Amino acid sequence: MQSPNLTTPDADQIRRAPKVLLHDHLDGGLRPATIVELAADCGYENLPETDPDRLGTWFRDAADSGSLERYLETFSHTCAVMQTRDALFRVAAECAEDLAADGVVYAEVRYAPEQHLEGGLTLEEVVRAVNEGFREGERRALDAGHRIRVGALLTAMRHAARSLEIAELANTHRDDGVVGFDIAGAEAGFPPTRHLDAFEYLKRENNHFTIHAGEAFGLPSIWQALQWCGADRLGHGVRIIDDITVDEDGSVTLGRLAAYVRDKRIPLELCPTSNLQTGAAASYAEHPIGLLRRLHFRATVNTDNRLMSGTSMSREFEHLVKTFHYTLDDMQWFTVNAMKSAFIPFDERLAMINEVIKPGYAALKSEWLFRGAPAVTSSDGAFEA
Ligand SMILES: O=c1[nH]cnc2c1ncn2[C@@H]1O[C@H](CO)[C@@H](O)[C@H]1O
Ligand SMILES: [Zn+2]
Repeated sequence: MQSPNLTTPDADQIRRAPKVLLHDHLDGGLRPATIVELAADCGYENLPETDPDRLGTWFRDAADSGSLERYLETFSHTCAVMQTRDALFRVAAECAEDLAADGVVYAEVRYAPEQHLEGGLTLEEVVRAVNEGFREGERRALDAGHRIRVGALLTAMRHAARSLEIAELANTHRDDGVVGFDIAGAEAGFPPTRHLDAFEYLKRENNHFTIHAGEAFGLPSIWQALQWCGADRLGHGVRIIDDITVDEDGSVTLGRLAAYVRDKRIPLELCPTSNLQTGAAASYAEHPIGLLRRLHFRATVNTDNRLMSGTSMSREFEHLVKTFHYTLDDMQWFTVNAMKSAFIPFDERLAMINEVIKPGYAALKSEWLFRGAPAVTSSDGAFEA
C-alpha cells in the first residue's frame, strides 16, 4: 500500500473519512422500507410500489427525468407519509442514523414545514417533532459508535407565499436546533426576489440563509440570490460555470459574477448526482465541480436527495474520486470547505475542523505506515511538494 496522498482512497476509506453535509432534504432521504410502513400506517394508497427495493428503484428512475419539475413530483409520495408527529420523528431519527453510519460528522438537513400540515400539525409541532427526531438519531448513532451533529434548515417553497412566516419560524427556533433558512422548489419562473421580505427580515435578525439558485436556471438566479437577497450560500450554484471561460490554451477567464463568488468565498453546495438527473450536468466528468475545485472556489460536496438519487455522501465522493482521481487530501479540502461554511457559530466550526475533521483524515492518511508495506520512493517526484 502507498501513502494515500499519492493514491485514491478506496470505498472503505471514503466511508470512514469524516464528512460534512450542508445540502440534504429530509423528505428526499427516507428509507424505502420506512415509506412502505408509514404509508400502511396512515392509509396512503398511492405509492407506485409497495416492495421496498422496487420502490427505491422507482424513485431513482422517476427522478432521472432530465427536468427539475419532474424530479420534484416524486416528493408528493414522501411528503404524503410525513404528516404526523411520529412519522416526522421517525424519519428525522433515521436520517441522523443513516448519515452517521456513512461517516457524516456534521449535517444541515432541510425540509419545508408548510408541506407537513395535512394531518393537522401546526408549524411549531412539525419543527419540534423533527428536532426531537434528530436528537434521538444522534443518540442512537452514538450508541452505534458514530458521532454526528445535525442542524435543521427550514425551507420555504418558492412557488408559495409563506416565506416570511417560515423565516420567522426559523428565527424563533435558532437556539433550538434550527440553524438557518432556505427556499426550494421549481426555479424557472419563481425568482428569489419574490421572497425579499423574508430575506430582509433574516438579515435584520443577523440570521443565516441559503438559496437554491443556479440549478435549473442560470446566472440571473445566482445574481439575484446574492446581490438582491444577500444569500450566505448558494444551493447548487453549479451554473456559475456559465460565467467562466476556458480557452483552448487552458487559460481561464472569470466574469464579474464568478469572480465575485470566488473572491467573497461564497460557498457552493454542489450536488453532482442530482445535477445529472435534472440535466444541470451531462456526466460526472463534465460536472463543473472539477474546474471549480481547481480554481479554488469554495466548493462543497452534497447529496441533495439520497432517496431520489440513490446516493450517500460516500457515493458522491466515490464518483468524484473515480472521475477526478481525488486523494484524501482533496476530500479533506472539500470537507473543511463545508465545515467553514456551516451555519453554526465560528468557535464550533473551528473545533470541528481541528478536533474532528483534521485528526480523522490524519488517522486515515497514516494507516499505511502501520501495515508493513514499504513506503513509495521519491523517484516519481511525488514527495517533492
Ligand atoms: O434540487 C432541488 N431543487 C429545488 N427544490 C428541491 C430540490 N430537492 C428538493 N427540493 C424541494 O425541496 C422541498 C423541501 O425539502 C422538497 O419537497 C422538494 O420539493
Ligand atoms: Zn436541494
